[in-house]
Amino acid sequence: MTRSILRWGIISTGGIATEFSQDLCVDPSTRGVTDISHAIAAVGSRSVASAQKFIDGLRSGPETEGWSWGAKNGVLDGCTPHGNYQDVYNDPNVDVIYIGTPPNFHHQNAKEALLAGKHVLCEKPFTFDLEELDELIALAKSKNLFLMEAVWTRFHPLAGAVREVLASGTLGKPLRFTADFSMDWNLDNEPAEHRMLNPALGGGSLLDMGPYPSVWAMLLVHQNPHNTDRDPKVINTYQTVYQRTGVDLNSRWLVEWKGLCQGQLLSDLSCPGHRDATAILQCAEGDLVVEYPPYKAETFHVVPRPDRFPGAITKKTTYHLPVAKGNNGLSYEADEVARCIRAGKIECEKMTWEESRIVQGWFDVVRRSGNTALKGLKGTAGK
Ligand SMILES: NC(=O)C1=CN([C@@H]2O[C@H](COP(=O)(O)OP(=O)(O)OC[C@H]3O[C@@H](n4cnc5c(N)ncnc54)[C@H](OP(=O)(O)O)[C@@H]3O)[C@@H](O)[C@H]2O)C=CC1
Ligand SMILES: O=C1OC[C@@H](O)[C@H](O)[C@H]1O
Repeated sequence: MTRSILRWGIISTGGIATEFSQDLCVDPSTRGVTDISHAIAAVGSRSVASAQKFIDGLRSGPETEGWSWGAKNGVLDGCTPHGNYQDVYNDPNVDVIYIGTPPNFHHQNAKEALLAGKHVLCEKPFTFDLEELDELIALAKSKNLFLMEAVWTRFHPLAGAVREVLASGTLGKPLRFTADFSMDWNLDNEPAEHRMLNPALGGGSLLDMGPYPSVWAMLLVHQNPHNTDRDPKVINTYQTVYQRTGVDLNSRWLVEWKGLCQGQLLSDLSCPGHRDATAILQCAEGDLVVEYPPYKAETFHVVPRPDRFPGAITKKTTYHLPVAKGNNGLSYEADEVARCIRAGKIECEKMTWEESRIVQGWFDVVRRSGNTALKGLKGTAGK
């Protein structure tokens, strides 16, 4: 098969846009990929100087970094800096837009990109609320363009191994589930304008970190062969307000998959997560335990139940599946986007719109049930 090249336009020059772009610059063969490759055709920033600095940074990576390969192998050839985002959407050399702005801008950025006829990969959380997401999905359908939420975890080697264990049936029926993404941010030392603290930028633990307990809920419970509930609902919630800026310091929400089990999901900005267990699925024959961090988990275990309540699984098995060396872990989702677009798909089977909608709907319920400064905020759907 001939290698096809996907030409990316990068929107914003912040932290994750940098890591994503670095990964586009890594030699695909280092992760066993030979059918596709990536090019960065344009970068858009609120200032052209910042876009240029971003491109220069990618062109001058130290030899020791895997992504220094890109500059020497054409990934950045002809890459154009733009001093606004719209010029990237209109750039004829760009096939697909990567959006790495704060959550409150995702809808507007993705909408403008789709309207300009570009495919879209948008960072998590997909949008601010479900109304925004539904508008984007309708637009992608009407324009026959690819649209996906950038939940990178779903494309990591470990996610494939987890799916295989669940499909084997050895764990039996799920009994209960818990998943957590917590970090100790020491928020009092951060400026109130920081995107994690600023309600107007979609700050707080729920929207930024909530996607990760949710991805494990999707991979371990929702996609579990025993699950038949296609619309699991939030049945209880709690948020602690960070008084200085009004965002949520932590969020907790309980989800029910009717006829199967309940799941407890947690996000927290004031407590380090548990190293050995960031997600736990307890089942009739044994448990599946995923180690921290939930966004780039590389190790999980299948473990026996307590001796007093034995199941069919009698010995612990450990699975270690790291992302390829030299990779931040974001290449895998980029490869998937390239394959989907090459195949003419507008939706990815591993990250469906239906599952993004479920998770976005959970966030809406948690946010509207809490007392943070984001409680009554509406997204920009229809605007
Ligand atoms: N998949 C993952 O692992 C991760 C995903 N994320 C997600 O990515 C998104 C961005 O996070 P992150 O990269 O950490 O954020 P940063 O604050 O580092 O970067 C955000 C960028 O957005 C652009 N921007 C446009 N308007 C504004 C504005 N009013 N205020 C601030 N920035 C603005 C800026 O780029 P410019 O000036 O060039 O226009 C800025 O650099 C979030 O949705 C977050 O949840 C974050 C970290 C990891
Ligand atoms: O997506 C993410 O994963 C890693 C975290 O450090 C970051 O805050 C979050 O946005």
